[in-house]
Amino acid sequence: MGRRHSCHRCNQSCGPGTAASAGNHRVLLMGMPNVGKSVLFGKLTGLNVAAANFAGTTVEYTAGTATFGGQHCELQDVPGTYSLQAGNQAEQVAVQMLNDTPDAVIVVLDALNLEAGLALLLQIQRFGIPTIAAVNRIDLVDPDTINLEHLERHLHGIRCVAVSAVSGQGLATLRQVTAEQLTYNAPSRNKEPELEDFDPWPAAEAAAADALGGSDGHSHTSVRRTWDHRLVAPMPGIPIALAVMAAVFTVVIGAGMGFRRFVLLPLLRGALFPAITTWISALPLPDAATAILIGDYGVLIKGIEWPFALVFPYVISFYAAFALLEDSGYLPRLAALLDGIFRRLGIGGSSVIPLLLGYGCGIPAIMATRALPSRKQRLIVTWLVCLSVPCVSQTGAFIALLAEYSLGLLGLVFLISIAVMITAGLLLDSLLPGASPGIVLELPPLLPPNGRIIGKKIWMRAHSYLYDGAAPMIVAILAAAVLYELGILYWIGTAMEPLVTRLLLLPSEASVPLLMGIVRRELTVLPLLDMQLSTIQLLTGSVVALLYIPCIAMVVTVARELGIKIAIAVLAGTTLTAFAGGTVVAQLGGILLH
Ligand SMILES: Nc1nc2c(ncn2[C@@H]2O[C@H](COP(=O)(O)OP(=O)(O)OP(=O)(O)O)[C@@H](O)[C@H]2O)c(=O)[nH]1
Ligand SMILES: [Mg+2]
Repeated sequence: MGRRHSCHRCNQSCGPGTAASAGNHRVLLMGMPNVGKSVLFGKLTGLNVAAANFAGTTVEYTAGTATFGGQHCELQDVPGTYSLQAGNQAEQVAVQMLNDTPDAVIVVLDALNLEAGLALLLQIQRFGIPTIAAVNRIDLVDPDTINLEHLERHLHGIRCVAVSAVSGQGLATLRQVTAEQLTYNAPSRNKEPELEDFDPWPAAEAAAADALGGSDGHSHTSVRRTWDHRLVAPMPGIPIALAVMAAVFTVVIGAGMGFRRFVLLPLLRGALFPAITTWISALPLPDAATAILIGDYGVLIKGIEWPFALVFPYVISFYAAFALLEDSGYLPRLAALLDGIFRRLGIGGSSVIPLLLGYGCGIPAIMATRALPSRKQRLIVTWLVCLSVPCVSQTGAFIALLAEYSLGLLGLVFLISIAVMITAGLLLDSLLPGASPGIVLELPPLLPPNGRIIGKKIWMRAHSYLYDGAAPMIVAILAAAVLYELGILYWIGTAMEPLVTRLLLLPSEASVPLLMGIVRRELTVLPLLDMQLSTIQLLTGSVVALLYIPCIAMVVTVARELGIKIAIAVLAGTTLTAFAGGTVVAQLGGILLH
C-alpha cells in the first residue's frame, strides 16, 4: 500500500520524510472510531492531526515518529474501525495496514465503553502481533472502577495501561510498555487469520464485566445520559438545535463583523492603505506597475483587504464555534435529530457531518464522505457540497457584500442554498443507481470541551488558512491585476458579454469574478463589492457565485476521491446550474420589478 498522508488537515509536515527518519519499527494505533487515537497520536509524535468528537474524523492514515524507550519508531494513526470486516473504505485501510506486518499495535480502548473496544481488540489479537491496550479517557471515570489486572488475565497477558490522551496521564507507562513489547516480542505472523467464524463478543463481555467488577464504569455519567436523551428527542431536541444554530450564527457573524468593522478596516483603510498608496506613488515606476500594485485590482490593496480583512475574521470565528460543537459531541446528536429529514434525500443522518464540515471547507468534507456506507451516498454528499454549501471564505465574502446592505438578502441567499440542496438531493437520489443503506449512528459521549485543544485547533486552522486560503487568493488577485492591465480581462469580458449582460443582467465587468472564482470560491463574490449593483443584481451575482464551480482545489479532491469523470461532471453541472439559477433570478426579478 502506498503511503498517503492527510497532511492538509494537519499543519505540519508529516510527509514521507518524517517517517523515513524513524527506526525500522512500525507501530499502529488502532481502535474504534472516536476513542481518542488522533489525540494520543499527537501526544506521542508531537504532530498536529485532526481530532474531533465524532466517528470518522480520520479516514486516511497519518504517520509520524514516536520514541518508545529510546527507540525511534514510525507510528501510524489508523482510521477507526468497529470491526475488521472491512465494511467501508476507512475499515479497508485499517485491515490492510494490519496485514502489512507492523511490529506492534497499540489498541486504544474507551474507558466509557470498554466492551465494544475489547471485541475489536480480541479480533486484532488473532493477527499474532505484539499488542498493548491503552484504556483512554481515564480522566472521565474513577480509575478504581477498572481493574486492569483482571482485564489482563482475560486478554492472556496483553498489557493494559490506563491513559488520558488529553491530559497526558499514563503516557510514560504506555511508552515503556510498548518499548518492552518491541524488545522482547517478535511478531509471530498469523497473516489473514480466520475471522469469519470468530465471535469475540462473549469473551469481550466477560472481560469487561470482570474488569468493571459489576460497576458500569461510568455511573457518574448518568446526568450526561439524561441530557443525551433530551438532545436527540424531537422535543426539546429541535428547539435546542435551533437555539444552538442561532447562537452559532450570531456569534460567527457578530464576532467576525465586529472585528472587521472596528479593528481591521479602520486599521487598513485608515492607516495602511493611504501609506502604501503614498509610498508606491512616489516611486519612479511605470504606470502599469503602479496600477498592478495599487490600482483597481491592486495586489497591495485588494491582496491585503480581501484575504485578511474580509475573510479571515470569519474563518476564525467559524472554526472557534465549530471546534466547540465538534468537541462537545453535539454534532452527532444534531445528525441523529436530522436523520429522518436527510433519509428522504437518500443520504441518511451520517451525511450531516460531512455536509456541516463543508461550511468550513469543502476538501475535508469530501474526504469525510469516505466514512459513508455506500458510493451512492458519497456521490450525493459530494455533489451537494460542491453545488450548494458555501465554504467559510465564501460565506465571509457574502457577509461583506450583503450584510451591511440587507440582512434579509443574506438570509435569502442561505435559504436558496438550502432549497437547492433539497432539490438536488432528491434528484440525485432518484437518478443515481444503487441503494443508500442506513447505518446506525453512534453517539459519542458528551464531553466538556477542552480549552487547550480548542485553542490549538483554531491555531491550526488559522495557520492552514494562510497557506491554503490566503496565498492562492493573493496569487489570483495578482493574476487578475496583470490581466486587467494587459487588457485581457476587458477582452474576455466582451466575449462573455451576452451571457453576463443579457442573461444575468449584470454589468459586463461581472465576468471578472466568474474567471477569478475558478481559483477560490470567495473570488466569485468579492469583486462585486466594487460594482454599483441594484438589489436584484446583488442577488443574481450571489446566486451565481453560490452555485458556481467550487474552487480548483476541491475539483482536484473530487477527482482524486471519486474519479476524473465525476470531477468533470461536477465542473459542467455546477457551471450550468449557476447560469440557469442566475438567469431565473435576474429575469424573474426584472419581471417582478416591472
Ligand atoms: N476527556 C477526554 N477526552 C478525550 C481523550 N482523548 C480524546 N478525547 C476526545 O475524544 C474525541 C475524539 O478524539 P479523536 O482523537 O478525534 O478520536 P479518534 O479515535 O482519532 O477518532 P476517529 O479518527 O474518528 O476514528 C475528541 O473530542 C477528543 O478531544 C481523553 O483522554 N479524555
Ligand atoms: Mg482520528
